[in-house]
Amino acid sequence: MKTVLEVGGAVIDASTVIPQPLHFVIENGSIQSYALGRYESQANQEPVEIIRKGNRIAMPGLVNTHGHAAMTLLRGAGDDLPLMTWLNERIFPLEDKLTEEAIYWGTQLAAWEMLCSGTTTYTDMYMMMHHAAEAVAESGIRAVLSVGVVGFDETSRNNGIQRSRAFHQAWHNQASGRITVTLGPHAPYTCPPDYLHELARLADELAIPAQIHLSETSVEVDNALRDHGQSPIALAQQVGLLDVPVLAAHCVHVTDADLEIMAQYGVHVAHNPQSNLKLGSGIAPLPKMLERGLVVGLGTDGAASNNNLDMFEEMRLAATLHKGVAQDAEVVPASVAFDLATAKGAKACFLGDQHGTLQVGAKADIVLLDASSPHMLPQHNMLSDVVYACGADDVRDVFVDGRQVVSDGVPLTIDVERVQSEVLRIKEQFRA
Ligand SMILES: N[C@@H](CCSC[C@H]1O[C@@H](n2cnc3c(=O)[nH]cnc32)[C@H](O)[C@@H]1O)C(=O)O
Ligand SMILES: [Zn+2]
Repeated sequence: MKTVLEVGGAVIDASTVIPQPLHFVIENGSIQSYALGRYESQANQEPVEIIRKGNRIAMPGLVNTHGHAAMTLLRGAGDDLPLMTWLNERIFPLEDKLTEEAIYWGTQLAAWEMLCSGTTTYTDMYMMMHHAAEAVAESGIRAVLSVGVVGFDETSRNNGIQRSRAFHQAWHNQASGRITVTLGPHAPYTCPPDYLHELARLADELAIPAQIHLSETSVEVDNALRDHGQSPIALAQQVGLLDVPVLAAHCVHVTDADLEIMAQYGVHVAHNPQSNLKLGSGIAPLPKMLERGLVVGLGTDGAASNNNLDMFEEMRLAATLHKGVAQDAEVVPASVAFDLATAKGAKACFLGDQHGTLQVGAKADIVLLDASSPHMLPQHNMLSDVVYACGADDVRDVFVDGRQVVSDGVPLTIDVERVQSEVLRIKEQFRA
């Protein structure tokens, strides 16, 4: 059945703003058309579901290009530490205690948080991913998933390859096409060069992209120079990883030579400003990346290094942080930050042009914001309001693939009381 969605105004994409009442016609999960004014039904027409939300602003759902969803379970469990100490001394030992059901409920919690804060697509690299995929399928969110792979020894190397193959086989293009699978080599400091080479060949064989953490901290870069005589980016290129499509998370400490390699190989970047600040990693040279035409998206990273999954914060931070660094208010304008958080983000995680916009033909991944709250008035510029004035609390209704998953702030696909009690129960496992 067709759905008609009437709203007060809309940001269609980073360059199209319609500040007048309009209606979208949604069919088979996509936006079939939109037009100004109210929907006029015609006699003898097929049945239509009409959703009238006059006092709302419509925008494309946000795309989170980097994260570890079930890390919601570790939120606040290791704050105020630098990356390597945080990972090795706090996070990895806690992750050893995670069970399959913990991954499921942690991902449900993440889906709840993301959907209610306007994220309709997210990217995940974690473990026991079949259980994350179940939570994605049930919650109705769209996701780009990968098994996080490390190569500390022969066993972990073989496991990584087998699990990645099995996960791809089981879940690629599943959940009505909402799930796509990528390969997830964790990082050059957890995957030795020959293993990265093997994983690049696997990505090539399966014809899927890879996502990896690259050049997140200066310590990582110094160690790579010491151990391999080259930067993590140059190493990734040398082992053949950049011969397959790659989404590189962070890229905080990249030289001009690194950026040159990234441009040459068309490396996509997930920029995670808040996680990079919180872990004291630094600030990625986003303006330089954009100047070189790199495809960049925004991400939250896991909830243990952020500590929430709110993409409005990342969007605003991307738009303000780099102005401060450059002492130039023209750097990363609102429309660019919005693009990174929507259409460019979708491209960064290898989804097609029909993602991250509300243009005709796009996937109906739509977020409606409350237009009546004080900071949303008087609407000189709706795009500016969304980037600079608005926040996750303004999200009222969310649609993914044409299906409504949040209504007036209430998630329709998530049993929130159950998620609350399971997550609190699972927390006790970490004390054992
Ligand atoms: N340790 C897993 C595989 C890694 S999954 C992805 C990993 O990335 C870790 N992670 C989360 N955020 C970051 C980050 O910012 N940089 C590097 N690793 C991170 C996360 O804690 C998780 O261990 C295994 O047993 O096979
Ligand atoms: Zn990460």
